[in-house]
Amino acid sequence: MNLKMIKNAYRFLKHDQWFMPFLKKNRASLFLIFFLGFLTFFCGSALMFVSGYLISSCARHPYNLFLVYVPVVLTRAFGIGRPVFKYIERLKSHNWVLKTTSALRGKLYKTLERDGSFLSRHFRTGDLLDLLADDLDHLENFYLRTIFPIIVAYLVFFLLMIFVGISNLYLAVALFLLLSTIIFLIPILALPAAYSRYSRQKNLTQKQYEHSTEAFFGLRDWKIAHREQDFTDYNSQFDSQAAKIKDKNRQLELNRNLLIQLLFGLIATVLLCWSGTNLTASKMMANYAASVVLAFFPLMDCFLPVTQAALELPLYSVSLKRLNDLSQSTSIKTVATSQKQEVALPEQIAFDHVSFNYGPKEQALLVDFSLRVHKKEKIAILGPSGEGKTTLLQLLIGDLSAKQGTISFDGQPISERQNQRSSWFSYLNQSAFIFNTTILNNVRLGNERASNDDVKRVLAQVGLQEFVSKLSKGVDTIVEENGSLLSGGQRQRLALARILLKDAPILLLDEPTVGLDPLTESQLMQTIFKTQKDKTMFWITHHLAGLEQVDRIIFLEKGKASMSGTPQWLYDHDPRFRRLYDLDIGRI
Ligand SMILES: Nc1ncnc2c1ncn2[C@@H]1O[C@H](COP(=O)(O)OP(=O)(O)OP(=O)(O)O)[C@@H](O)[C@H]1O
Repeated sequence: MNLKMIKNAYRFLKHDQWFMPFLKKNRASLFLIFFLGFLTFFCGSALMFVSGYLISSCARHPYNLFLVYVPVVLTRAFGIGRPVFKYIERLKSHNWVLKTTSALRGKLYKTLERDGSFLSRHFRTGDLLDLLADDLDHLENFYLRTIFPIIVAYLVFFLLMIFVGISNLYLAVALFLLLSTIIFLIPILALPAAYSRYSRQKNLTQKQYEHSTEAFFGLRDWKIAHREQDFTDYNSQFDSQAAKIKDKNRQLELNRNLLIQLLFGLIATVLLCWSGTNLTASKMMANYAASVVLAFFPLMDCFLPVTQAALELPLYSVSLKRLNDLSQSTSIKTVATSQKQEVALPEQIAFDHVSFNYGPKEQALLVDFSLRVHKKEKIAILGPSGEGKTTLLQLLIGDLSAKQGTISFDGQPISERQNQRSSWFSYLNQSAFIFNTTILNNVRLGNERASNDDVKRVLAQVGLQEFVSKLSKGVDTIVEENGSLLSGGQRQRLALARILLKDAPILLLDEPTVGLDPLTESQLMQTIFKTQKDKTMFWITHHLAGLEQVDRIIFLEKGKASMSGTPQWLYDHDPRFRRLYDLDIGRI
């Protein structure tokens, strides 16, 4: 299991597309940081060694001051060298980290911005918040607190073993066994427990993020239901669970530190015994007895972080995996940039024998589904809830891929046209998002290059001109968070104005009038049909009123189009449709 974990860590490192490129690019300064780290410990150890020698030789009243002159100078040199090297090393490593972090944050935000819609479908909100809040910090620490200290510690260990091995083989073997226990054995043995503790903690944090997000989104409902206290209790239960895990971690950490301190004590005792028996043959040699033991103490600072670092490995490897997953999943979609390209209306959009389900155990939503939609055709998609209507649109956009069959524009599979997808489609669902900015900016999202006059034109087309003209600041009025200044119908109209400005050839409507009163619903749909007559349109709806305006209706049921035809044809020939239609418009 431990070997597998180490292998996993190695694989992550190898495939790390976040820090690794920066590491490679700044190889020279990294080596300098390692070298400075080594020099710091060397000076610390040498300082103690020379000081020990100096104290011992002064205690024996040297007959000539020059006998201790060189150690005095060396003490001063190492004493100054240690903080100086440490300072430069800190300066260099922090500079490196700040530069890298800034570049990484830029990269992360660009990734999220570019593939926002894709990410929101594939990552839960808790995951995304976690990604933003923690993962990059973890990755920074992974190198600063794990990889770099381990490299410096192993470098010091390697050189120490060579040096001691040359001086005395038995001592080298004893030191090797004890130090190896500290820097290899304990970290490896502690890994499984660290992984399981971490995964519990991580699950808890993620749940907390998810629940907090949900709870906050539903804040109004908690209040309406007079369940404010439940809301508080709901969130505080996570705090108490987190506190328990933290306490357990602290206890384990204390025990581990005690064991390591005991081992260091044992090393000091071994050194003391060895120097007591081997360095007392002459008075001159005895000067070194204390030095050897003292020289070892500063090295404890070098080896201690290795165990700690290894215990943090699970924390970092999960973050590293998620960031790399993010890079990979978005790199598939990277081509789907938001850059607007001029695209011509396809003559034909074809679904050919498409089958789809979300997972092997999930119900098949499309089964050998075929459909041909011609240029400027308006298609209404009806069907019971959960039959896969929205999924059908997601397949068309390319957010999902068919398990079998193809979806193509003029014979070319949509997967090959993903680089143009933002130019092909406009999308309006039941709750268009309105940003907390001006009306002008909200509409201009459709086309950043549009002039103020263009914005006013589309606002007039969607019937918002009068409303906007009555606002004291007109189009410069800020609509508050998620457009709370606007009614539901006005929000949908504003989103429609955005779509008109975008002027993409294919319009996808996913129940855009849900929650609107019948009059507003009918007006909005009238506006859409009037302004979008030159576009190809897919309209998912549960309401049959207004359907006469579409060219064709398909009824999606059990993975197939169970009814299909013009509204008039279906009304005349399909009793089920006639009944549904009459029910919907209140005729029966
Ligand atoms: N990402 C997903 N992973 C697994 N199942 C999903 C996912 N998204 C949707 N589903 C499931 O697929 C089924 C079809 O969902 P879809 O939203 O396409 O239906 P719909 O016909 O548009 O429903 P409605 O009319 O209620 O909006 C539902 O049962 C839904 O739970």
